[in-house]
Amino acid sequence: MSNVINASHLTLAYDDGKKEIIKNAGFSIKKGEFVFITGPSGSGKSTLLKALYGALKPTEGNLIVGGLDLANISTGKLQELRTHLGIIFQDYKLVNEWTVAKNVVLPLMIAGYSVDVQNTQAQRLLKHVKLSEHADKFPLELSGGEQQRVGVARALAKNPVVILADEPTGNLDDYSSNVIWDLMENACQQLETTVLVVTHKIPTIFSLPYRHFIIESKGVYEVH
Ligand SMILES: Nc1ncnc2c1ncn2[C@@H]1O[C@H](COP(=O)(O)OP(=O)(O)OP(=O)(O)O)[C@@H](O)[C@H]1O
Repeated sequence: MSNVINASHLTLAYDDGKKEIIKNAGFSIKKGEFVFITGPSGSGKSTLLKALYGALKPTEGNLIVGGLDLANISTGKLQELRTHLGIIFQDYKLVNEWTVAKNVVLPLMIAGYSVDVQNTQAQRLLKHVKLSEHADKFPLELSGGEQQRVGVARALAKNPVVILADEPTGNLDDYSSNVIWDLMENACQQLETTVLVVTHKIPTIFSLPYRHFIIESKGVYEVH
């Protein structure tokens, strides 16, 4: 199976390269693999995800996602790549002035899908995250767990090739956490979506085979 992500000699840093967070890392991830990334606080887990969605350019080495090298990518190509990524943030990043349904279909709006398609997809996705009755509410009228389920529905809206999730169930109740793990497992199993999840703890209810990377002392290591 082909690699969806490939990193070689990857160095990530802040402050114009002066503050190195990850140094000389190398790893490959294939289509349809589910990967958990753990590591101590401040070790660079979110930094690696940022690099994977092109918000932080590698200082050295190569980082190839979907065949594009993020070390040398044009703004246009990066925007195109992002349409194939589903990103889930710990703090949801919803548009609070928009309804739940409109938040969910944001990727479809950007891609120019018709209003009919958007409406059908909003209903389907909100059913999946068990929020059908909240379609016309605004994010701040929902609980944290419900808001994150909106974030997950939005990330899944365009059947992304890769899902990147940063602590998706960080402070959520068991019900919302289970809905979210279920959806990510289903995407991985049924659609062969590649999923990378930063988490402090791998959920005990997780039922698929997975890979486990640890970030520590600037390195990215796989646990076997
Ligand atoms: N924009 C930035 N500029 C400079 N340093 C940063 C920036 N963002 C993060 N850092 C630093 O990079 C290091 C890694 O941060 P990162 O958020 O990737 O860690 P993490 O492993 O995700 O931590 P946590 O588990 O606590 O969320 C930390 O020392 C952090 O302070």
